[in-house]
Amino acid sequence: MLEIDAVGVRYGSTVVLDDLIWTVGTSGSPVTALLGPSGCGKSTLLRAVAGLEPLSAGHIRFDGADLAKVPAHRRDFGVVFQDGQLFGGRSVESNVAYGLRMRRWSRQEIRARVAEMLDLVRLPDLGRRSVDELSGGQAQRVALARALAPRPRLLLLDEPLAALDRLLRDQLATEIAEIVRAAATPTIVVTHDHTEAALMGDTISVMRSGEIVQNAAPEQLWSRPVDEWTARFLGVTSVIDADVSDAQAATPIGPLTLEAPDGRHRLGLRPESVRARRLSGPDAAVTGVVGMVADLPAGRRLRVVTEIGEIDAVTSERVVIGDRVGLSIVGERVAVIGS
Ligand SMILES: Nc1ncnc2c1ncn2[C@@H]1O[C@H](COP(=O)(O)OP(=O)(O)OP(=O)(O)O)[C@@H](O)[C@H]1O
Repeated sequence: MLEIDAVGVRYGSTVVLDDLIWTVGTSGSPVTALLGPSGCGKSTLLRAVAGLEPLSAGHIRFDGADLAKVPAHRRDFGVVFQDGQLFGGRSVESNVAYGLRMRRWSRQEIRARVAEMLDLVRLPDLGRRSVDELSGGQAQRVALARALAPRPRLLLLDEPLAALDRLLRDQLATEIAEIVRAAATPTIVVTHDHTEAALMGDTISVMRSGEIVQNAAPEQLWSRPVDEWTARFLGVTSVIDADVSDAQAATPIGPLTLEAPDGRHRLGLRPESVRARRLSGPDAAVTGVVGMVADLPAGRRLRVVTEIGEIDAVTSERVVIGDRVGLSIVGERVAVIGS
């Protein structure tokens, strides 16, 4: 178990982490995604865990042992940064072997382990190639192989996919998660992208302004965000009140079946939670005027100006800006905030 106990980190007089508390389980080799907006301190936290950033306060413990006096290279943690930081001018093999040479493994052991690692990251034939001749995705896989080769007790990945294009990112996110699970190495991966966090993480820890605000499995996080900021950060576009009784929610946009305790709740709606129809009668709970239309890959999305505020919705109908539409709530992707 990794325990971050009241940790502070500052750059000069700028406090980036203050009294941060976070526990990351490591048994069963889970992948934990550390998710937060740019600048909230994710990389700083990861660097502090790696031993690359001094603490101004608090303690970091791994399996109960304080790491204060353990320098980075003795922590047995593997680290991969955004740009891989491979040793240029050298071969893939030489890069993957680096940590093993440092640990004085025998030549034979190194050869076997490098081959095993290149198989694991699905680059079995690239050992001899110079790392200067790799694609971005290949380079990140080599960096992963290099980090995993010495069998670290924890793997730290700092935005490992940030420099890659969208399609490759989604593909490699899934692959990296498979690779670290196959290597049975507990892993923390920093990202600001919630799709990436969900593709990779068993648990997602959400960070805001130097604080961990929620730890949950992806499904739990989407459906039960801890507060409105977290809900909006995770894709909620409208927040409404609802009165729940016997798993029936009464909302300003119509009724909804909802698993939540009786009482008043704040609901977070995503565009898919609300359907818009061109008005054909006075039956819609809320009506409004279309203010924005976007044809996205997942369908047509609208922003509708209503008397209860602007609400994002989806529709399959052809509508244009200025049309009047009726809105109804559907069960899709509704979040109960702070319950
Ligand atoms: N070496 C440094 N010196 C001074 N300030 C720094 C340094 N490194 C980071 N910061 C500041 O600390 C804050 C947190 O930075 P950090 O890189 O940890 O955030 P992050 O959540 O990882 O962001 P990003 O996703 O953009 O990398 C930012 O305001 C940043 O400008």
